[in-house]
Amino acid sequence: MTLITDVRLRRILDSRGNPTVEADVVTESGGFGRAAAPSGASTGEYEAVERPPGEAIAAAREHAVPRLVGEVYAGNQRDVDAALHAADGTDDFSEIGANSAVAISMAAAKAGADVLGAPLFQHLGGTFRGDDFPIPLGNVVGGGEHAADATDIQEFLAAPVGAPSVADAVFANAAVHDAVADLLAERGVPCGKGDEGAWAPSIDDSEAFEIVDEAVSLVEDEVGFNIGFGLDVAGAELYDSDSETYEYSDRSRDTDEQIAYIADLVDEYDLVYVEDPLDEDDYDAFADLTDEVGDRTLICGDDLFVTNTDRLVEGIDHGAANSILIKPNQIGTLTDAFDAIELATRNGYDSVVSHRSGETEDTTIAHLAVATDAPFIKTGTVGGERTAKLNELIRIADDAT
Ligand SMILES: O=C(O)[C@@H](CO)OP(=O)(O)O
Ligand SMILES: [Mg+2]
Repeated sequence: MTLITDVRLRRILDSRGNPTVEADVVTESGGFGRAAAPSGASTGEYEAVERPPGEAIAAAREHAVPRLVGEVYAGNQRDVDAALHAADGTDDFSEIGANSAVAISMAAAKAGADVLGAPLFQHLGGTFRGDDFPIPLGNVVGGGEHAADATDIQEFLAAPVGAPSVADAVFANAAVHDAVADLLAERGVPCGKGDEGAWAPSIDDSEAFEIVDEAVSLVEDEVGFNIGFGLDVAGAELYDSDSETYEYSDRSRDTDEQIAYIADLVDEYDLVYVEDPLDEDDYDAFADLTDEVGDRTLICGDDLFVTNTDRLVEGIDHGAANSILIKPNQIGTLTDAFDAIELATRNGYDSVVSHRSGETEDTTIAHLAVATDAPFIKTGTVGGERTAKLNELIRIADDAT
């Protein structure tokens, strides 16, 4: 019933106005799945390769489609993804493009779910899935590679860890986003938004800390549950490998100073989450920081691990972190993303399923987070391509209870 009978690929727009790959997968019994690849701006050096969409589509039509149509069942995700790897023949999807691969992989999962008449999270997670829901981390102020002339730290994230439900958490993050706008206006700071819909004011990081801290407290008082906050430092973007320093607008820090700076921030602001505090090649520095503060906050590897089990094994050996960011397009297939989550869970690492700065209306990551019992999902706060996932989470929770 789930035998794949057609795979169609096209270019569509992403949220930055760039082209990206969309895939449709059709099965013998009429099952249908559609999915689109997201795209990063602060990409990790070790990510699977995103090819220009036109090239990725042409290569996937030539190499992958013939291995799927009439050959593979959409209901068997591991077979679909093995066929994609075989069609590509490289270690990093540089032949068919990780963008074509991930779009086909996710579309096939949706087609498989469609045939079964099951929601995607149920198809992926199975009947023995737990009944926890991920806490959304909401980007409320940002800069780095996501906005010009804004903060050095890429993302200041609201983390409503005490929210009684997904819906409460989603609305709390939106309220923090709103409170930040009011506080910026009070200070007479004009600002627009960055790629993910976070405010991108021209202020330094220390002012951003003050404002986000205050916004979080205001909303906490309103909603009556605990809201923490966290960061995506995107350390690899700040790191200058020639001088071996982290370059901030107002100063540089060597690696020891960077570790001490982040550790101080964790204590000063009770940070619950710190992503990529250090360079993507520096497992040892990650390990030193995790040693220091890993008992009271999540140290999450994004560019460090790139959703790759080989890199995660190395991280586990080093004690480099206690959390991993999961981005299916960093590795190219849902099977690879699942394997990374499983390995992380077995080793006591929390998984944080994540969007990219360039997104579409695709909601697969909401289902992936629920299916795998991921404790967190990072998928923005406002903006249609972000609320697509957040609203899907609310619907999933509503349907599941
Ligand atoms: O660094 C990140 O975590 C992501 C998403 O927030 O950004 P990008 O997609 O640009 O890599
Ligand atoms: Mg990141």
